[in-house]
Amino acid sequence: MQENRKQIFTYTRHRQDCYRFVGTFSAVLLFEAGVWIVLILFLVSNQLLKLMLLAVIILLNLFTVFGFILMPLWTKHTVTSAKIILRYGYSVLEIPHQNILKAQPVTERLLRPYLVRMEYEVMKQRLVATFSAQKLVLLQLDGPHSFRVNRKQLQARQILINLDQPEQFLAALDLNPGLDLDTQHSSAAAAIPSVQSIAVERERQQSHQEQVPLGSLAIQTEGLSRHYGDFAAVLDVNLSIHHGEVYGFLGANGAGKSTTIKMLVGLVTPTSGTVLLNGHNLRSEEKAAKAGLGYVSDQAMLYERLTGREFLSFLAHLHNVAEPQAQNRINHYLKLLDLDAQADRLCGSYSFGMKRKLALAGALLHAPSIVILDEPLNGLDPRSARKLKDLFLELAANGVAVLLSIHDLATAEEVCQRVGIIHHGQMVAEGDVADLRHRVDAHNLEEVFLQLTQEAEAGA
Ligand SMILES: Nc1ncnc2c1ncn2[C@@H]1O[C@H](COP(=O)(O)OP(=O)(O)OP(=O)(O)O)[C@@H](O)[C@H]1O
Repeated sequence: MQENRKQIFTYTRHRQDCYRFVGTFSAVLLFEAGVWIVLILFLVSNQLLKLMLLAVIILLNLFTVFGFILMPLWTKHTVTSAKIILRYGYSVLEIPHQNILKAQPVTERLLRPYLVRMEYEVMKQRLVATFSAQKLVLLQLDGPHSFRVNRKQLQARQILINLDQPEQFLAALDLNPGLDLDTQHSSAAAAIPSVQSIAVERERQQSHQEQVPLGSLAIQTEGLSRHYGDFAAVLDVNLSIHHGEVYGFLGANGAGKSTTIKMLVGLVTPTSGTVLLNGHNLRSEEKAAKAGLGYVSDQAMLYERLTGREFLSFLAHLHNVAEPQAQNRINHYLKLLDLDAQADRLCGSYSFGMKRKLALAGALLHAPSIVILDEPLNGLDPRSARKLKDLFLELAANGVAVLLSIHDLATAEEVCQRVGIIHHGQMVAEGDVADLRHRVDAHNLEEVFLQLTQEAEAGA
């Protein structure tokens, strides 16, 4: 990569359209200013006050036209060797290359093409910085990132921009080795973790009920690694998880569990290594690999303005689950997870635990054959935790591969057939809980965990 590289990209193609909009808006403003001026001239007798009011009116209008409405015309995006600097109007966003998962040209009908400032779409966690529906490029980030826009701190996973030369822009980003410039339409898939497989599901129609034999390989990774700069968050992880087992992924805070899981579901691009889901390579056969996947992140994302039932119906519809079956499953999970009494309340009013249970129900509606859950029992009351543990065992008994990242070792010991312990990004042990206990002569999983991580620490 060249040092101090700097390429500038603009958007000028559809300024004519924007000028038309600005012209109309300015005419309205001028008319409004004229009315005020006439009123001031006739109604205010004090000369000094008259002059001051006129000055205020004129300055306000000039500021609105030149400082606000015309600002988006100065769109300028700069790609340096380390980051992208997006400028749209007053807003400037800086995004390091490693935080960009995908960049792709997209076509879509924008609700409000001529924006005067960056807009935030809550449902998609998307920032829209466009003044035309032409030449759109969607940047998909590797998770929610915080940006200060319009004096607010917003969490965005996607950014939509206009560019005169999207191909050159994508080529400039391509210099980053970790970047995935997949031009297939898959960006929406990762927009919200709990519904991350939706876009591919929709295209796949009903075929997701792929039959998988009990004991066959569900998740397989080889040499899976993710670096952030020089730091190895995950290093050379090899996993083999089978249909019909509950697998516990254990590790201290910052050990690399979430990063590994995000790589397994396609939300973070590995620096190296491969992921196979149901035998399909996640990178080269993304749709097939994600087809049977259900995932809930450690921070359940819901559409807060939908009721619980509407949210589940919406997901079932996106997954193309046939209507009577969808309603049956929705009712089943609402009841199972003690959410039926609150099903018609807005998700935004749900407690943390209720949101997590609803996100889990959403991830199970399309009957996935692989279920990946990041810390699923966090924040749940004992009764709900019990129900979920039973549910995991039932899913496994029905041939589903269940991967849980989990901190509570007693729970891991209770529900997981096998566990993997990750420490500073590397797997330090993996196997049957009884075997691991026997291997280090420990009484329980807690002792196994403490002993093995201590040994790894000492050997580091
Ligand atoms: N986007 C990022 N940029 C830089 N470092 C990161 C990024 N994401 C994760 N890391 C680092 O990678 C390491 C592993 O993080 P990860 O979130 O996978 O840990 P974890 O095992 O899930 O921890 P916890 O149990 O606390 O959730 C941490 O040191 C974290 O700071």
